[in-house]
Amino acid sequence: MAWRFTLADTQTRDAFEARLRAIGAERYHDKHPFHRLLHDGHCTMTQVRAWVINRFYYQSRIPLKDAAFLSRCEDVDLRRAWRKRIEDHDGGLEDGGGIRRWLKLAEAVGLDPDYVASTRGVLPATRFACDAYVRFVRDMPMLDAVAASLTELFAPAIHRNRIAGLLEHYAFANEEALSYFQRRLEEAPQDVAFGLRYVLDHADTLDRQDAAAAALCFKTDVLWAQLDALHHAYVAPGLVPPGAWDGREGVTGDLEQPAKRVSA
Ligand SMILES: O=C(O)c1cc(C(=O)O)c2c(n1)C(=O)C(=O)c1cc(C(=O)O)[nH]c1-2
Repeated sequence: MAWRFTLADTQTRDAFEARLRAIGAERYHDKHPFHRLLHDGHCTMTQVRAWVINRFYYQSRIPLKDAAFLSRCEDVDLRRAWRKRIEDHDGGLEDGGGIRRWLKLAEAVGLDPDYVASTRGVLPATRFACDAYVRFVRDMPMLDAVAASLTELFAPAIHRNRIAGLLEHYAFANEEALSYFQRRLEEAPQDVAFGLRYVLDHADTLDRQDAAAAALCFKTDVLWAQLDALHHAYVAPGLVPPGAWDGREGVTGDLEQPAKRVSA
């Protein structure tokens, strides 16, 4: 009667997928107040720049976590599928990839890209959260590592909202500045379709399903904690931790540049 035990204790594939999607509906960082401010045009340029500086750190850790994943992956088919993620972010010498596109955004908001790339001034909590993600992927079972990447199921919607919101509300926003997000709209669905299939195939016991769901929750925490830190330092109460960006270093554009488009 072992099959009975399995059926009773493991969610069906569809129910398990619905459980994963419900985690995003409840916990994804599109619901964070900082994102609402940003996308609705209520951020000052200092707040936009703080987001660009801190979020660069997340971007810069993504290829490191994918390299950590590959370094422990014995399956050649999985490695072949996964290595695209590093190529997407690093790109080739000529054209670069996502990291170079993020630095285009940095320039557009009036920041020296070398300052942003130096990662000086990144909030301590941003660093802790992103480094925790790299360690998680390095140390946890492969299933958990893949499941953690499934926040990308929810990313295309936030990227679309961001493109529309920034274009509508901010003078700096144009096609080149936002090319990072435009490109992610093509890249992320391929990654996440592969990742979701892998997780649904490999989470074949209730324990594994629970572990995969916990990994996805962990990742939503990694994202949420970064925005909490940003909000605390640069929105309210406005307590910038020692050593973090002071609102001036690396600024090349007009300090007073209005965040909002001035209507004619
Ligand atoms: O703008 C966003 O809200 C957002 C979220 C996420 C995410 O959900 O982790 C990623 C990205 N963007 C992104 O651009 C990206 O390359 C990316 C890679 C990964 C990952 O876990 O492997 N997440 C994300």
